[in-house]
Amino acid sequence: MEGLVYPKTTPRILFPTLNRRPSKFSIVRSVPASAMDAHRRNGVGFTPVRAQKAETKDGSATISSVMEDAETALKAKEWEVGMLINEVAASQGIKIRRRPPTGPPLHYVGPFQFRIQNEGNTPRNILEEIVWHKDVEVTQLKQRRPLSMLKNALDNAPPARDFIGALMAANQRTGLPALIAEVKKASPSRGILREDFDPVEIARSYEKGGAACLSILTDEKYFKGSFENLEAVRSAGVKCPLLCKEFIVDAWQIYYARTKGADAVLLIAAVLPDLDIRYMTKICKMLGLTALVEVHDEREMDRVLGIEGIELIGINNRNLETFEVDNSNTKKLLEGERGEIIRQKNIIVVGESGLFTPDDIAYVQEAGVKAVLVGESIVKQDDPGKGITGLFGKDISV
Ligand SMILES: O=P(O)(O)OC[C@@H](O)[C@@H](O)c1c[nH]c2ccccc12
Repeated sequence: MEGLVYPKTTPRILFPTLNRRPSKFSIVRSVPASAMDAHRRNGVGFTPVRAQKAETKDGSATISSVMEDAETALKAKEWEVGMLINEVAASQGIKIRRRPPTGPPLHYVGPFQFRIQNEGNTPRNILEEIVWHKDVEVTQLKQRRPLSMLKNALDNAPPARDFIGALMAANQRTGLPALIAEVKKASPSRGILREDFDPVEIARSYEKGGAACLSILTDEKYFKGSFENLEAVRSAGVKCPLLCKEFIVDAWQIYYARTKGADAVLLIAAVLPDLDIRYMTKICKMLGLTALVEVHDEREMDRVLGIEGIELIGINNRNLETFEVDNSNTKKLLEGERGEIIRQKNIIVVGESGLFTPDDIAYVQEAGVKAVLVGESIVKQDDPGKGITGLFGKDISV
């Protein structure tokens, strides 16, 4: 079970950019014939420098070349689907494009080994850059460990624990928003937050300081995190349930997170169209994982409130496109009818990012959150656990 079911045909009209003249492309290597066929069928007009198919003497293709062809055709399809996702997403007000609009980015090494000289293939902001990079990264990871190979690891993974239960229990125990404490070494907006970074030591300190759950960054390139960190914290015996903080663009990543011991995963509404969120939350349920669905504006909140089965919503006070932090975002998104629907549906809301002081915590609590997700202000402290006491203005571990 892999990927989403999208329409099988990719109407040509959706991809005007694909119909550019060959002069727009400078082909640096040969393109497999099947990719060419698949692409031509969909109206792509470029001419390969050399396009040849491995053939036996009697003219029939060899088995391995047929298999290679099938694989290449599948890749061609995947890229087209990726482009279609851009269209679907845009219709839902999502500004982030899942993939470069005219084809693979320059550094991509795949079936279309040609370069497209086109400035439209430059990401418009950091979130878009991260997502494009993630798409390539996941494609490569998936090739090495297809879903069928993850099955064993899934069976042997430590059991998923109740993330929401832990938040509710902490909220009831302290009367304050439950804390999801983030194990985060760096971020694109802040650079390195902590040089002497020992994820297990930080996790233990957070647990001692009264955190209900932990968030472990797994993105390597932009946040200097890793799946090894997630696995290490889980196998060190830390009791707090763990959120795998990753940019999920493919359902495969959810299975992978589970094999590494995650209890929850993040789904970002600024990146994922409704269909993805629906499908991915179902996969989470099937695996016993909690989905934390992150929104950062009214439109995203309304989209997510329209999806059945959402139990946990995070409101990010940091705009991931501009990095601007504004705590009043949490208040704004919980006012009026939206707040009503959230209460009726019994959805737990998490206030995310830019929280530094007891006043900040009181402000988002007043706005209606039952939990907060905090990284920078506590991870920077010599003793991150004591940092929690500073953040709440009291010891919340007792
Ligand atoms: O370090 P801060 O400002 O306390 O923020 C933590 C967390 O909210 C932030 O890291 C975050 C929120 N959503 C994300 C999505 C991806 C990566 C990171 C994030």
